[in-house]
Amino acid sequence: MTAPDSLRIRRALLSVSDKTGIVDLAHGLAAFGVELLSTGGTARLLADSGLAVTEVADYTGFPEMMDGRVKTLHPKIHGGLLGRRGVDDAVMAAHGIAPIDMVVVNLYPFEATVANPGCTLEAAIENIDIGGPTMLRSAAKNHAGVAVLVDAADYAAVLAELRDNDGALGHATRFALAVKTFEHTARYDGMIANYLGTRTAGADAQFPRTFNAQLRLAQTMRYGENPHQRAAFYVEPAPAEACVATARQLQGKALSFNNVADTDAALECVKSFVKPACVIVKHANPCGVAVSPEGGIRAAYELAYATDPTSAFGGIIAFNRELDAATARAIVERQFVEVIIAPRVSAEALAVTAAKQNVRVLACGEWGSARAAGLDWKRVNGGLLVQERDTGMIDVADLRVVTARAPTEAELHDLVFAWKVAKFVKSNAIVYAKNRQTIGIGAGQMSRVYSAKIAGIKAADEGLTVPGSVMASDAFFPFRDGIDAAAAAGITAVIQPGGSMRDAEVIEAADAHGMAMVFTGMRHFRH
Ligand SMILES: NC(=O)c1ncn([C@@H]2O[C@H](COP(=O)(O)O)[C@@H](O)[C@H]2O)c1NC=O
Repeated sequence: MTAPDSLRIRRALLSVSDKTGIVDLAHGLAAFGVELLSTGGTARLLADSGLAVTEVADYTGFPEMMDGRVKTLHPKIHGGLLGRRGVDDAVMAAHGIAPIDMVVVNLYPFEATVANPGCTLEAAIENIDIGGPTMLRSAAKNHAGVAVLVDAADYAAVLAELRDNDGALGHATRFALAVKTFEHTARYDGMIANYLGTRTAGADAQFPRTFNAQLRLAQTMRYGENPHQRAAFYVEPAPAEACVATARQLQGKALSFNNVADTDAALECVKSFVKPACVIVKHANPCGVAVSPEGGIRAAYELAYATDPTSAFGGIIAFNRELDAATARAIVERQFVEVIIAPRVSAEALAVTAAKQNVRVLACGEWGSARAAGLDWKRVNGGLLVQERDTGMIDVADLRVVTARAPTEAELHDLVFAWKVAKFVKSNAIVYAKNRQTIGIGAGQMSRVYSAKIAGIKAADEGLTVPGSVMASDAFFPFRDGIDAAAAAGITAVIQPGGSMRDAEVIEAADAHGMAMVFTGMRHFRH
C-alpha cells in the first residue's frame, strides 16, 4: 500500500559529476519501471551498463552546447521540475512538458578544484556548476511533486523506501531531501563567493569580502554558559584533524556548553606534547599539566593533579595516549571529573569508568605532529573577529639565550614544557614548572606581576617547591619587577618572547640574580 502523501516515481533525471553509486541507483529505479533521462557522460555510463536511457539533448531537441555550459537549462526540463502537479498540468501538456519526478544531481567539483594550489581563475570559473544547482533548486522548491537526491549516501535509503512503498516516496523523505539540497547549494554558492571574494580589486587574498561558512548542528544543549542561555554545538563539515568536534562519546551525560569549550582547551594543549602527557583544565585554563616519558599517562596524571588538586575537582582531563584501565581507575577513584578525552580508550578503561556513569568519556582519534592550519573565530557584538589559528611552535634551535648564563639541559626541557603550557593559559599567563610538571599557574590577570604572584601562591598552597623551577611568560615583561619577584621565589630560568622597550633592564635583572633567560621571539596571548 502506498502512503497518501507519497509520490510515485515514473521519470527521473540523472546528471552527476561524481558517478559513485549512480549505476546501481539507476538499475534500482529501472526495476520500478522508472524512465531514465540523463546528460552526456552520465547517460553513456548508464547505457554502457545495459540500461535504456534517453539523453536530455534528445528529449529537449537541443544539443548540449558551449562545452557543457548549456545542457539541461531548458523549459522542458525546468517545466517538468517546477510545474505544480494538479495546477499546471494543462500548460505542461500544451507545451509537451512531461513531469520529472526525481532529480539526481551532484555538482562540478568546485571545492576540490580551488583546493589545488595551481588552480587558475579560469579553471575555477569553469567548475562553477550552473545547470546542476538550477535543477536542484527547481526540484527542491517543488518537493511536493519531485524527489531530489544530491548525496550518493542517500541512494540506498531511497531505493529501500521505494521498495517498501510500492515505488513511491513519502512527503517527509522528499522534504528532508529538499532541505539537504538547499543546504548543499548554499554551501556551494558560499564557497564560490568566498573564492571570488578574495579576488576583487584590493581584496585580501585570505579574507573574502563576505564571510560564508557552513556548520552542521551536532547537538543542542540543556543550556549555554549559564542556565538562562539556550545553546547548541555546530561543527565543521570536515575538521582537518582529530578534535572535540570529531570526538565520539563512549559514556556519560550529554556534553554541556562549558564541557565542550573546556574539552577543546584541554585537548588542544595536550596535543603540544609528544611524550605521554596529561592536561587538566578548569574554566578554560590548564590547572595542571605534566609529561612523563617513563611513567606514561598514569604518572603524568598524578603529577598534573598534584599541581592544583583543589581546581582539578570537576575538571576536564585530556591525554595524548590511549586511556588505560590503571589511569582510568586512578582518576575515578580519586576525584570528581566532568570529561576524560584521549585519542583512544581501551575496553578495560571503559569498564572502569562504567562505574561512574556520569563521567563523560570521549575518544577523538589520533592526530599528527603538526597542527592543522585554519581560522579562529571570535564573536563580538555586531561582528566576528577572524584570525589564523595560533599554530606557532618554537623549537629549541629558535631560542635565543640573552643572559650571561645559558640554561642547563634540565632547565631547557622545563622551559620548553612551560612555554607549551603558557600558550594555553589565558593572558597574562605565568607558568612555573619543574621536571615537566607545572608547579604553579597564574592565569587571566590584568597585570603580569599578579599572574606571577598567583603562580607562587598556588605552588605554596599545594606544598610544591618553587626554588629550582623555571618560569614561562606568554608575553614580554614590561618591567624588571616580574623577574625580581620570580628570583625571590627561587626561579632559576625564564622563557619569554622578549621585545619589551625595557628588555635591557629585564636581562640585567636576570643576570643580577644569576638566572638563565631565553627569548622565543613569539608571543602567545590568549584571551
Ligand atoms: N549546463 C547545464 O545545463 C548543466 N546541466 C547539468 N550540469 C552538470 O553536468 C554534470 C554531469 O555531466 P555529465 O553527465 O555529462 O557527466 C553534473 O555535475 C551536472 O550538475 C550542467 N553543467 C553545468 O552547469
